[in-house]
Amino acid sequence: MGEIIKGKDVSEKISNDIIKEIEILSAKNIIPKLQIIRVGENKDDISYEKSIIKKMQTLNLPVDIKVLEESVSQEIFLETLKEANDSESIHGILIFRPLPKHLDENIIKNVISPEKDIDCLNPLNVGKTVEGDKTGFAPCTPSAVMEILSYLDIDLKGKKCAVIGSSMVVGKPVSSLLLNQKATVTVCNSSTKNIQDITRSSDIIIACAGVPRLVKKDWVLRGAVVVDVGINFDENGVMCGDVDFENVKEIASMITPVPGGVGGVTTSILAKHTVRACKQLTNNI
Ligand SMILES: Nc1nc(=O)c2c([nH]1)NC[C@@H]1CN(c3ccc(C(=O)N[C@@H](CCC(=O)O)C(=O)O)cc3)C=[N+]21
Repeated sequence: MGEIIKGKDVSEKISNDIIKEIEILSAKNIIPKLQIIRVGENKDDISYEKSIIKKMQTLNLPVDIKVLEESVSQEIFLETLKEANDSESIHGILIFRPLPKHLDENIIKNVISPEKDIDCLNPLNVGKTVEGDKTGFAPCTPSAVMEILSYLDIDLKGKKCAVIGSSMVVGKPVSSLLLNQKATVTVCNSSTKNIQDITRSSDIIIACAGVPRLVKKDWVLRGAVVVDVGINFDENGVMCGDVDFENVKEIASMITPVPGGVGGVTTSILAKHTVRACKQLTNNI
């Protein structure tokens, strides 16, 4: 059976560094602060929000949450966002996605201040992620995947990676981050033919398709590393990932569970990004 990688162990390491940085800043009377903007009552958003509140409490990092009605107008949404952009006490802004259809993300992504955009909504940060420019912010979930691989001491150079899913939130950015570490990356989407042939010859599988238990045992090379980014609820309402965990864990050398895997690391990265945004904005780098 493969080793089950607990997100908690990875998070602890990140948290220790963050606590020290927050102490240094608070000695200068600087308090890093996160602004969350949530529209409506989406289950995924609320699950993330709860994890964030819990994590930030342990780190002593204040969070302000603005909840807007599902029917909020574009005008009111932009007003709320600009307030956060202009606020001196706010250093990081997280807008939960996806947004309701009537809100125009193409406008919103260009309004959020790139310096405060700690989850990579603004095209400037998307570009910096592709370039590997460390002054930008890659999205938190793909960054969490990289943090886990680094914690496991995996040298990505020359490794074959299969990324299952090509969203702007996970698949595309994680592919860039892997490529920047000289991995050989194949990005799959729902039109990919013979996906098993690709995954079965991969050293590392990143599952981020949003399909419950999509990745089966016979998709996986014996000894592969499997990182499960999926957050789904199955037909019985049970939280599960994109990997058929119970069976795949018999084949993989290392595997992350859901819950208890990538999700918890994502919230730590969110804190890490907020602290870095604060340092960059206040010239404390
Ligand atoms: N701009 C944006 N970025 C996101 O990263 C984003 C988003 N919008 N919208 C919502 C989804 C959902 N999401 C989660 C992340 C961690 C947990 C998490 O920590 N889950 C715990 C379990 C929580 C529980 O048991 O309820 C775990 O996996 O161990 C959950 C959900 C990020 N999302």
